[in-house]
Amino acid sequence: MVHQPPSGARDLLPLDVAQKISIERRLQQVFHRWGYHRIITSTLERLETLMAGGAIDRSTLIQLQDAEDGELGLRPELTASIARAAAMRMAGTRWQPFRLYYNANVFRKGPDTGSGGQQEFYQAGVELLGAGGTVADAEVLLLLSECLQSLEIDEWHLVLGEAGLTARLLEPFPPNVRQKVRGAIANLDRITLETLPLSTELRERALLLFDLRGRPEEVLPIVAKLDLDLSQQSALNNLKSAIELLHQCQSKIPHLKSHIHLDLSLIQTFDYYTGIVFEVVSSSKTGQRVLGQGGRYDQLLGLFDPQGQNSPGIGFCLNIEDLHQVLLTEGQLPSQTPASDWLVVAQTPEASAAAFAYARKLRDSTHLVRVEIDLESRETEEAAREYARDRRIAQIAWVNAEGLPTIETVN
Ligand SMILES: N[C@@H](Cc1c[nH]c[nH+]1)C(=O)O
Repeated sequence: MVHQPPSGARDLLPLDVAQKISIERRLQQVFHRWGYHRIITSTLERLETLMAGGAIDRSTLIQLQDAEDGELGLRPELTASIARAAAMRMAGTRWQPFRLYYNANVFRKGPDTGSGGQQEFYQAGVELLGAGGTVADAEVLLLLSECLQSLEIDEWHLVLGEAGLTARLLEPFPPNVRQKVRGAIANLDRITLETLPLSTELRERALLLFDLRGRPEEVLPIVAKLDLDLSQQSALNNLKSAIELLHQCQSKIPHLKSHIHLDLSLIQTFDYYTGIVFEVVSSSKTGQRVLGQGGRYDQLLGLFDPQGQNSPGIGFCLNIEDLHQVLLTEGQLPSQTPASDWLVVAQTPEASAAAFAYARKLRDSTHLVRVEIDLESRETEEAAREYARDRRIAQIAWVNAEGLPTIETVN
């Protein structure tokens, strides 16, 4: 019988893992430097948690049935789980805001989950909970650019939108066509907008919304000319302030590069966003790729809080597989797993215990020393040398029964 993994499942072999860890380590260092602490939440959640606030469509969830807990699902993302954990377990603690980061696998099914029907993905991201306003928005966006900088990804831009403003600009459309207008704008489908059954006024509005993307200095004046009510005006002002602060920071932090594209038709997969939303898009040799996404969600924590008390939140995640692809084509990831530093060979069967003892001594160092024991009883010493050369092992320690080593440099 051949044991296949389930469709969409993927095993990561040691080189894949070494490459993945090299990405995650660099991100983790940035998260730590900004004062974020790691949170680990459950892979399994109740369906109602995963779908809270209309976060995700049930059809994209991998579901399980449990006799005691009812309907469960594998998490498709972490924001809802972290909001649940923070609202239920950390509420009332005095150290708000919470700066949390994660590095975890997520599961999604459906045609839009990427190549090869993949269902399991890895994400690293942050959630800044309990802080609203422009400075918190800017912190998260600057942290995001520092992550990309730490990975030495140069060719990328930030697509910035405002979920609240976009939703309100879509309000005049009758509910039965609103979703279609929204979808056509998000999918750059001008033809649908031109053929949908809309009044002349609404069609003009739809086409205007369609064009609300480009450089901030081009788009913002057009939006400002729209007939905006107070809440739309305040959403627009938030967006402007965030962009201004980002520009100011960039002029003070020279290595911080990010090209901002404003896109008021940017609509994210998850429905809990209430403020700025963004995507990081790479434009490297491999074509355009969404490397990460996020946004502000100021109504989500209240859904989980036992008293229904609301608290603002903002965060992003980086998609490890997409980063991996980009960095791989740019030759920026390890091409081999690390070699051992030492091969310890027992010269006779009686020397085995002495060889283990000597290997232990070598490993006992403040820096990492990789030591492997030769497990073969080889015919000749040359066979052991050959093994070491093949595996890029730097040195051999030949150990005799008295525990005395003879050191030989091979590579
Ligand atoms: N959880 C979102 C990203 C995000 C983090 N925080 C806010 N948004 C996603 O998987 O797309």
